[in-house]
Amino acid sequence: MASEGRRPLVAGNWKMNGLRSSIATVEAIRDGLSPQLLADIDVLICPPATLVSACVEAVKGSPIAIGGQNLHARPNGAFTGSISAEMFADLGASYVIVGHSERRAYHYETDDGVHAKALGARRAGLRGIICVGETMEERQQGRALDIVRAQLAIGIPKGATAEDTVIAYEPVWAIGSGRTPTPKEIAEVHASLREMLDKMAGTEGAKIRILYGGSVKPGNARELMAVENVDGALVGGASLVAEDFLGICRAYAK
Ligand SMILES: O=C[C@H](O)COP(=O)(O)O
Repeated sequence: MASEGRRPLVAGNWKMNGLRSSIATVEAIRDGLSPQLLADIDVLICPPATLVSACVEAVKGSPIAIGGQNLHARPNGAFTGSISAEMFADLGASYVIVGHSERRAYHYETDDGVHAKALGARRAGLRGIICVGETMEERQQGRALDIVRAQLAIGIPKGATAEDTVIAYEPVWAIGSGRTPTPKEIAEVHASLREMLDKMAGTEGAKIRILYGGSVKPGNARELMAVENVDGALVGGASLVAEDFLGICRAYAK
């Protein structure tokens, strides 16, 4: 449940899925969102980099935002295969995901690397969605809060504001698994992150949104989004199907 004037954000992360024909999904999402709903929530789609430009074109004239899934921390240079924040901004993207657990696990991203990328996003005027989350082993060891707090403390740049930063809590074990933490477990983590943001950035910290991600579906969105300090969702699998993603957005319908 978003409060303190925080506007809910429902973000779709397509991961390594989607060809040019998938623009039809973006169009269906665009056409399925009512003006009333868009007056109350922000909606973001993060397709693979190959589709950012076409997606920006597809949502022109609508408030739907388009974002990248990862970036290189530097603005340019000899980094074959990498994409900078400036390049995403040049295409019309306004957000970029930073430090997703799949990047941490498969591309060895560290908290310091996440910090550098978040700075890169800010430099280019993008909002960085900084992801944190514990593994099942860490949760079972009772270390979930320590892990996410450490990831946030190192990852978030000094002076972060709601204009340049969003946080996403994604327990690694909930991603793509069909399992979610209980509302109580989510509330505990979000309260802890919220307290940190308040301490680190004062009144500005109170405005920074904290999303929940991990097996969010139309069937559980309402319950998950109602948890205290949950300011929206970062959606993977269900964002690939327009009706499912719309169903999650409609969890906010009045
Ligand atoms: O970025 C999105 C998350 O990894 C969640 O993925 P999922 O909704 O498929 O569990």
